[in-house]
Amino acid sequence: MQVCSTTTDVFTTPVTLLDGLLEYYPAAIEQADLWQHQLRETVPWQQDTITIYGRQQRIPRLQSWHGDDDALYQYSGTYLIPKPWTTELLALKAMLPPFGLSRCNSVLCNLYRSGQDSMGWHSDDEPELDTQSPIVSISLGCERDFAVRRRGETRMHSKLRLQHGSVLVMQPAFQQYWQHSLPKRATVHGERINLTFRAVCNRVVSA
Ligand SMILES: O=C(O)CCC(=O)C(=O)O
Ligand SMILES: [Fe+2]
Repeated sequence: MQVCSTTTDVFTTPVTLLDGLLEYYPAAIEQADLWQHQLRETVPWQQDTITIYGRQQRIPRLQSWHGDDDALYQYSGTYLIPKPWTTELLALKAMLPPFGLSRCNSVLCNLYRSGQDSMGWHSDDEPELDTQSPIVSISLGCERDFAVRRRGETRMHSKLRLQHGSVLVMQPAFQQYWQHSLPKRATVHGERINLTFRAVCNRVVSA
């Protein structure tokens, strides 16, 4: 596992991007190495299957969905039933109100095993997401590019290097106008963990 340097600055001034739709705090999480190690050990990582154009495919990363019992979420054709909060995920969730997320009831954990793991273009605009709350994304481990493009366009607009211990706040309107992805990177050999904390409306969605 790559060891990255940690910082003691909890809040640095955020970098504001795309007219405030993204806020980036490069060094927001103290003891990032420790969090990365603990999450690697305690989250029940698994390689899930999604349905794309009617075909089942294994996703190119490991993931785990955690949250309150009623935080059901449909993600790329799969109903994710939340697993219970772990001690570490609850502790990280408690850090989120200063970033504007006070009603968080779920988190999607992703483990990119190397630069060969990735996430394709998408917006997190599922109807069950609370449109008043941002999504707060914590990155731990190897730096990866977060690519952004306008909805309806195929060309990448810009990219942001997400650092170890950083927090990226995605305002709701970001999902409305932009898509994002985590492209493969041949030069990255180490692991990265990403946690996206979300507010899901508490209702059961029928299949
Ligand atoms: O890994 C990342 O930084 C992005 C993850 C993401 O977009 C998602 O979980 O919806
Ligand atoms: Fe996303």
